Formats: sequence, C-alpha cells, structure tokens
Amino acid sequence: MRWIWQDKNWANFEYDPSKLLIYELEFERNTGKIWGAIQHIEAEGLENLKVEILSQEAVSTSSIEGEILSRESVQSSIRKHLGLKTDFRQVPPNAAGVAEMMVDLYVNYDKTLNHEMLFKWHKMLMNGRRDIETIGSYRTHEEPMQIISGNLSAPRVFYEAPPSGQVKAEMDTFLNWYQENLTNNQKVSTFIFAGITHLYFEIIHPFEDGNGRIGRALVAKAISQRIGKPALTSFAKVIDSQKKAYYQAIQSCNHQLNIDAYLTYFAELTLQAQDYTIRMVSFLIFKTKFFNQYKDLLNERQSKVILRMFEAGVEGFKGGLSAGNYKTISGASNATVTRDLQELVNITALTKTGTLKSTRYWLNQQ
Ligand SMILES: Nc1ncnc2c1ncn2[C@@H]1O[C@H](COP(=O)(O)OP(=O)(O)OP(=O)(O)O)[C@@H](O)[C@H]1O
Repeated sequence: MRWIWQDKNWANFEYDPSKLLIYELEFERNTGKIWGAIQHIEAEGLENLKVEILSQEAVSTSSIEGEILSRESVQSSIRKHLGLKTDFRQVPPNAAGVAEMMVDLYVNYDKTLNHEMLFKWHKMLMNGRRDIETIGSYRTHEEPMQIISGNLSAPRVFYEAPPSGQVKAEMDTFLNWYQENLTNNQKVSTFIFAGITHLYFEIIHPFEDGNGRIGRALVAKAISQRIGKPALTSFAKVIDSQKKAYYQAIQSCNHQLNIDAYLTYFAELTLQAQDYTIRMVSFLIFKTKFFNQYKDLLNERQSKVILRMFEAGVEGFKGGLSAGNYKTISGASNATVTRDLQELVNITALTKTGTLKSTRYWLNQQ
C-alpha cells in the first residue's frame, strides 16, 4: 500500500472544518481563561508557573520516548536559561538539552520558524549523544526511515517516511505552508493549523531521532504564534498518559490524506491539555493564597510538611497525608505529630477525613 507522501495529491490534506467548530470555540474560551487567570499572579508566582509548566512538558515529552529525567535537574536548567536563581547543580546532558529547547521555544515564540531553528532544537535535544550520525541537520542515511514496533523477535513496520534525499525539499514545502497559513488571514483555524503542523512534520520525519519531541514542540510554536503570546501548554503531559491513542491517531493518516479522525483526536487532546494547564494555574494561585494566609501561623515542621504536600502538584498528595507521613517528613515524635496536625486542622489549613488508622489530612482548598 502506498504511503501518504506517495499520493499524487500529497500534501493537500482533506478535512471538514465544520466538525471542529465546537472544539475551536472551547479552545478560544480556554485560552482566554488561562490568560485571564495568569493576570492575577504576581511576578514571583508567574516565574514559578513558567518553570513548572515548562519543566513538566520537558519531563513528559522525554518520558513519551521512554527517557526518564529528574524533575529537579530539568527545573534547575530551565531556571538557568530563563535567567532566574538556580541551585547550580550538575545537570545531565539530556535534561539540559530538552530544558534549553523548552526555554528557546518559550522565549523566541514569535521568531520565524525556519530550518535553522529546527536544527538548533535538534542540536539541543541530541546534546551528549554519540550514536547519532547527523546532529543539527536533516537525516542523510541511505536506509529507509521506518517506525518499527518495539518487538525485536517479530518487528513490524508501522510507517516509512520519505527517503532522506527528499527531506530537504519536503521541509522547504512544509515551512512555506507553515508561513503561509500562519498569516493567511486565519483562513485555517488555530486548531487545525497546529494539528496539521504536527502531523505534517511527523509524516516527513526529517531527523534521525527526536522527531516526536520536535513535533510536539511545534504544536506549542504554532499555537503561540497564532495567539501572539507564548502558549503554556500541557500537551506532552496529556499524551504521556495515553500514548497508545497518540500513536494510533498519527498512524490513521499513514496512507490517506483525509485527516478528520486525527484532527478530532488532536482537538480533544488540546482541550484536555488546556484543562490541565487551567488546573495548574488555579493550584498555583491557591498555593500563593494559602501561604499568605497561614505562613505566620506555621511552625518549622508544619511548613516543611505543607511544602511537601504542595510539591505533589495538581494531582495532590496521593491518598491524603497520614500521621505516619507527617512523622517521616518532619522527624517529630508521635506526641508532637498529633499536636501539630490538630493545630493545622484548628486553623483550617488542613481538613481531616476518616478515623483512627485511616485518618487522612488534606490541604483545605475551600
Ligand atoms: N505511524 C506513525 N507515523 C508517523 N509518525 C509517527 C507514527 N507513530 C509515531 N510517530 C511519531 O514518531 C515519534 C517517534 O520518532 P523519533 O523516535 O524520531 O522521535 P523521538 O522524539 O526521539 O521519540 P518520541 O517521540 O517517542 O519521544 C513519535 O513520538 C510520534 O510523534
């Protein structure tokens, strides 16, 4: 069967924009909500939010590839590249590379997308890699660029991208398409523009490695340029929790130009990513308010435990905090743990559920 790029009408993607209208309206509402909420965060909180979202995306986009990075290393590197205070820790090259790309994407969101920008990101991502022949440039290898299933005993070719000799011309056309549709009086909606940008790039698969990570970065780039501000998206975070659907959606386009199913998937994914970002922003606002209200009432042990609870992020401290958790984090005696926790409930910083051994404590979000 022919691959999509062998079709005589390649790359005239076919889709029905009316099917996406409902998602588009929700997307615009959410974009407004995110930026509206951000206006209420003061400078330091905003810096933290940027660092949180960018590092989470860096960790998640790497995790999709099976590369597990330390959140602390990525955060430290992101802070350094944003010119913020850091702990000057030693950061492994892969974490430093993806952090640098995320910051570049954020800071230079409005710069023209061209070959050089993509090469720069590729160099950052391949930081420290010795197994890659062509770094900072498109692939040149003779063998076909294939996406193969992970099963070594019975490998299956899911997709074969255009041969290396064709990549430069394909990328020229892609970049022209991007530029034209970015400023084409918005004939193609932001949603469809970002979705096609991602898919088009994955179909060409221009690099030896890193195509997934750069493709996901391009989604943020496309949305940011369209909305005129850096998009703080949790796109990779959501994909990482449902990888199979992500691969299947791209695969559904390997042989056909009709991309309705892919765009619907992309629309739902983007809305989920926005929801996650909205939750993160609200969480950060809650954290700031919480500390303003309680900081003078907490002793050192209580502050330490509460900070640890906030570090668990939007998903929260799994299963709630037990007295045992409090003891481990604070190092206090049993009697002190009981007194500290009771005080936290009395001042309404924590709420309490359950009894005896099942007693759990939660940050009071009321
Ligand atoms: N059937 C497919 N056709 C085209 N592209 C695909 C297909 N299945 C997956 N992909 C894309 O290819 C990426 C993998 O390519 P590559 O290994 O070059 O990227 P990576 O950044 O190193 O890895 P990853 O994307 O897994 O993080 C996937 O993440 C996905 O974006």
